[in-house]
Amino acid sequence: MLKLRSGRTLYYGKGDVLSYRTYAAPLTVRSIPESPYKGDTNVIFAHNIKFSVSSEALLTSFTEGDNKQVVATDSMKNFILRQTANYEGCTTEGLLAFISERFFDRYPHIDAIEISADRLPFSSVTVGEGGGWSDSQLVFRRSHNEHASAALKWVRSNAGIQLAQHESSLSHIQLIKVSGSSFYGFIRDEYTTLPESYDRPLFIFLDIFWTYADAADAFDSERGHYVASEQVHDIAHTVFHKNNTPSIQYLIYQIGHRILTSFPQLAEVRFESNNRTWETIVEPLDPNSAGVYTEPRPPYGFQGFTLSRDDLTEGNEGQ
Ligand SMILES: O=c1[nH]c(=O)c2[nH]c(=O)[nH]c2[nH]1
Repeated sequence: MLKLRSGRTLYYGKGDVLSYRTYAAPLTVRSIPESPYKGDTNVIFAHNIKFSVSSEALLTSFTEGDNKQVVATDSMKNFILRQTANYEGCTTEGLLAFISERFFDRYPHIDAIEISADRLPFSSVTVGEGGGWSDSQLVFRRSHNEHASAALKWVRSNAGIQLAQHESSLSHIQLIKVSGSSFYGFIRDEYTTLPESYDRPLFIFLDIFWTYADAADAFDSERGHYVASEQVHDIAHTVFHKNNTPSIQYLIYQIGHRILTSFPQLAEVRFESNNRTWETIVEPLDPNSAGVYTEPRPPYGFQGFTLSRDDLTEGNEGQ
């Protein structure tokens, strides 16, 4: 969280600012072999935004109840919503950078801003027209599948306003692979009750985070290096589909390796995964025959891993 030069932590802001912008600029991305995704019309460009500020000038608002330098969080909400109309770009990261820049301009006593947003995904519905099928550009359905997010931290210093931290992400991916995953060879001792599995129905929850070498590539898609979350999930789908995996640990490493290989503009990719492997009730006799499974019981295992470009050097090849 936001810390002052004095080392004190002090911040306030507004969360759950729901912003449904229509007709943002369309996004076009360079395509990659793992994904048919080419871009987004951005007819609906909707976000749930969280915004907070910090400043030495705000200290007395906490210690003395002095509101002279306080921008009401209600005004912050209005600022975010109204400035969203003025944004001419087409990426979540760009929108957050735009709002931050405008806020620093308007309120020069603010030293630091932390801003993040979850994209609220809407996908166009398919409609029959003129004897064929097309994507409606008027009717959209709210999706409750995975969603993209971004988070930025800015600090004002004598040198100007600097980006202190940035991360883009895709959260709440839930994927099941019904066959082609195993987990065996782990330590067997007096605490082991889990049987070895040579073909398990692997259900994973997955969050993927990525950082650009130059954040300008996230803010401005015209530079030609924007990484769309749709491309990231298509890489995850492809790697999960193609590879037989001995563990979630190795699966996320392979996904990360492929993401960094496909996108040289990224410095780092990070994972948080959760094991929700279905519990087997009726074992299938062979991979394509009937099996019956049920929800696993808690507690659930999890994994975390960060890959940087050093992981792509010789000897670290993924598959
Ligand atoms: O992919 C897995 N990794 C583990 O470390 C683990 N541990 C466990 O009980 N099941 C699994 N699965």
